[in-house]
Amino acid sequence: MRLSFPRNRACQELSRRLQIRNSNYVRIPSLGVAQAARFSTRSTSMAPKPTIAKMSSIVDEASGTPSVVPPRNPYGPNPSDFLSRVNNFSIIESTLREGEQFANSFFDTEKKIEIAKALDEFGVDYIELTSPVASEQSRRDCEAICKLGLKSKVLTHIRCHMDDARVAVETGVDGVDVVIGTSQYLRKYSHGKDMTYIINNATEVINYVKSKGIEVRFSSEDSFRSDLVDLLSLYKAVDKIGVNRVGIADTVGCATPRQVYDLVRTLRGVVSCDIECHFHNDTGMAIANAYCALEAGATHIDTSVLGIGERNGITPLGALLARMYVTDREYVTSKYNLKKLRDLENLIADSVQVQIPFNNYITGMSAFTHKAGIHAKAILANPSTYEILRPEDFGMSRYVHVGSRLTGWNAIKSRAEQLNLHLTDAQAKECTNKIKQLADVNSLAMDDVDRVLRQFHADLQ
Ligand SMILES: N[C@@H](CCCC[NH3+])C(=O)O
Ligand SMILES: [Zn+2]
Repeated sequence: MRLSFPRNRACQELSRRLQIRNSNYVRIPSLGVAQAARFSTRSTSMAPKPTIAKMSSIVDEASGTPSVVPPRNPYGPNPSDFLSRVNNFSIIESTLREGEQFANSFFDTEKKIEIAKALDEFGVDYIELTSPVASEQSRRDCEAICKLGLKSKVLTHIRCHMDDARVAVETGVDGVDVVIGTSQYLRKYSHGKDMTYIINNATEVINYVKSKGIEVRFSSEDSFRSDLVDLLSLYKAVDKIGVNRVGIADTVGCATPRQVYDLVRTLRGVVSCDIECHFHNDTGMAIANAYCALEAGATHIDTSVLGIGERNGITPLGALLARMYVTDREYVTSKYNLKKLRDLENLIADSVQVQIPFNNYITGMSAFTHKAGIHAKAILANPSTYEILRPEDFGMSRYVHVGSRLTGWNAIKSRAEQLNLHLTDAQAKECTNKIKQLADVNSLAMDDVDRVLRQFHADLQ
């Protein structure tokens, strides 16, 4: 545990250039929250070493406080629900397909290969690529990624059309994801086809892809604004001819978790193949919807790094894993290389020129920073008091903010101990009052706090 603010050399340099005295993360937002967040996101690995991880165990041992271990994970799988897949799911990582549809995205071949390798190293089950008929370069890139020999399976995403399917199967992919709009909106204003045409066409495409010995998924588009009877009949028909997965897509981000649960549970009773789900985030439901889909029995979830995609994107990879980690830590930590998440997100953020949000799941600047005195005290005794995710599992560090008017004496005493300055509880409280007085005027940087502590200690001698 680090008793400091998230800051780093880049951050200091930025402040120096902007002539801001001794930067800390409270001041930096005046330069733009996003900028501060971005630097701070990277800062954690470069931050000065002193940790208090050890200190918290000493506190525990010394006080003899028994650890609070809940008897069973209350957020874990319901053992009597045999259809739930919250502890057995696959990720279809679509940064190189849905993510390419993000307004700022442009990935050249080299970048696509770098991203594909990083996703593979992270351990995603599938990597989905832009349709090879989108452009000549897209087709060549798809072939190049297929030749990398990744552990993740490589998929490409096509319209439900024989012309697309013929090109897709020649690229060397492990599977083809077929999609067609089924809502009234898309049937009327997009492709203009009726349900009979859709079923016949889907049958032809699926049989063709299957004949090539690779996986095939059939997804409707705009599923939540499609007629339920139409949808279920379509899924039943494609399941019967042996599709590997059917897909549900909340293309406009309108679905609620309860609607998702109901549709997936119903579908689970209608098809025997796997069920993939794809959620847009227009109304902030994409993570909750993905979780509910798994609870209802979906087997595959589409994600993209940082959630990039059309409009404001889809379920972010990191967010889904944060959620699922709480549900089944063992499953998630053993399957995915969580310590690579930050590098993966930085790679995408750089590629599409966005900042990592300050409140991003896991890697955000403040994701593991504790500030109020009450929080800091408990965190120092046992991090589980105010953390459901263990930062170390994600290669992240925990911070305790010690330079604000909200800072408590326990945090100040811990900081003093890190500096090798012994204070009694009464002295720590007195010094904390001084710090609070100063912090009432200005937020303090770590150096300021240390200076006050050293002076206070020297005056005692
Ligand atoms: N981006 C499309 C594709 C859906 C396919 C599902 N994997 C949508 O949101 O509808
Ligand atoms: Zn989408």
